[in-house]
Amino acid sequence: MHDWTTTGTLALGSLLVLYIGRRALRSQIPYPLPPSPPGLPWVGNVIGVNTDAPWLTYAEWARTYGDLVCTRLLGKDIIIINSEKVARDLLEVRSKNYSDRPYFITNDLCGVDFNSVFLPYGDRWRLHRRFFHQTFRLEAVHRFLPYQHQRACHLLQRLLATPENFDDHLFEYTSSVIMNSVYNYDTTSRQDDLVNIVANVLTVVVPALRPDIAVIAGAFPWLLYLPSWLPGMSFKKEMAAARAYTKGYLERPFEYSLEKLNGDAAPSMVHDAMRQLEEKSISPEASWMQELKGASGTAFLGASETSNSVLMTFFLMMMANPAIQEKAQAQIDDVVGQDRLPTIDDRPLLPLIDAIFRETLRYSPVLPLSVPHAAVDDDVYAGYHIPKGALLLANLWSMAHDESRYPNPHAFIPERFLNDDGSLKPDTTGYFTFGFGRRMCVGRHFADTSLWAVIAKVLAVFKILRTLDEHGMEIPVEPKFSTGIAVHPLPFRCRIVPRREGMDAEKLGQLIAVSTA
Ligand code: HEM
Repeated sequence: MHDWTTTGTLALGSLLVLYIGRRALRSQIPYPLPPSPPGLPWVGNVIGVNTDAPWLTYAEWARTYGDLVCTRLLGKDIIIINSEKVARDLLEVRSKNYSDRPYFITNDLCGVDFNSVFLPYGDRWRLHRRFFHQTFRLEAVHRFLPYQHQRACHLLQRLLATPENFDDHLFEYTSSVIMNSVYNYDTTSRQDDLVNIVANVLTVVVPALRPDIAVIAGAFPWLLYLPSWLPGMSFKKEMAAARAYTKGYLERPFEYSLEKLNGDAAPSMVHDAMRQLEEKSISPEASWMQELKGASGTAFLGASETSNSVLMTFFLMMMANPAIQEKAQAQIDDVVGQDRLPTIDDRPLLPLIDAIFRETLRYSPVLPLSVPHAAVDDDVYAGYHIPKGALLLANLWSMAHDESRYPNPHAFIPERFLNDDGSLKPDTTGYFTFGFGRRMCVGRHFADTSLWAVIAKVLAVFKILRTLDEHGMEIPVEPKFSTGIAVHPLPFRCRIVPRREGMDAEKLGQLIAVSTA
């Protein structure tokens, strides 16, 4: 029988030696670590951290310790960045040193080692980034505007027919625009076979990627050799199921897109990459194809939950703030009229719509702590030592709720982004909520146009209202959000009713018919 006591003692012993060794090495660097709240040696400053929403604790720490705070978790140095300036100084100006990602063994165990988001800084990551850049850079995303328009119009029809299922309809929209731009796949409905395969990754694989297990297994890798029937080890079964699932998730849509490849195929990430090789008369190598498949599989993971969260937050905020909604609708009526739908060409004349979009991103950043970066080498910044291998967390939530920049930060006030004459102020919220430096979100331009299309069109056609109680009185709104790495509003209900009297499927069809992308 295995002697767990011996194993545990050996593991703790080796960690102690590592800890003492690292401290000795560190003492050779004549700069202190950034300030840190009191904590236990090696275990770190876990006590008192809000585990559901750690960004709130980190924002509190910033008040006492400043914009750069060091914490430690099971021997791992974690540097929290609480201001946009420090984030830019480190993650952008010194991006060569801070564009790595920490290694999480759970990504391998769940079969998502293809995920571009967590690739280490190196050639594989560069290739993935090239695939994304080719298709989703600012100058290329306009190719997807017609499809985004078509799907946003389809969303309006869905909202008119079954408004109570608005969350499903939004999911169908965000899934279809990303699947089209990656695989040239035209979804038929939420029940669509391929959409189902792809969408189930969010219920089978994403929950298995447990950050708590990633941290514990990173510190005690031998735990992974324990059998899954032991109490607390059932995550191994969930990870095995996730691993089995990702195979189909990667293969099926990719095969579909390869079958559809021909000279006049619509633009898509797979098509763009294959065409580039064709133009250079190079035949793709198996490893290259594997990376293209991985980058394509990443796109849905990167786009779906994030875009969906923004749209759900938008609906929630419109229901909670009817006066803002009416003001935006009045601007649309002034600029666009009521005989057609707003299009991207109207955007410069609709600053309030952009202000609402920015305030939605600011009010609840989808990834409050972004995605961790990692330091390639030791560095010194503002007199502090940032150790090699440290994990850097950009606290986007803290930046978005900086009172000196956004007074009354917990209120939804789109006007904060407008000058007195109603024009848009220069501001970087729409920038920093997508991260920093070389690892900044590659889908931000695509997200920008695809989400704007929905916000503008929905406001043009519908009122988003509070639900009523049994006496016909409006039920007050209490915005509540999930916890976790990606944050979204908790399920809520609202009433979605057409703004115009007598708007039915036929009239909406006519309105769509006269509107162009
Ligand atoms: C509102 C929607 C979105 C938000 C808020 C968002 C946010 C972010 C953030 C904060 C990061 C981490 C940046 C960093 O490490 O500094 C990121 C990375 C990434 N995003 Fe997005 N994203 C969105 C939409 C998308 C879309 C539509 C795609 C795909 C087309 C996408 C693909 C990616 C990828 C591949 C990365 C990893 C980049 C790398 O590590 O090099 N995202 N995103």
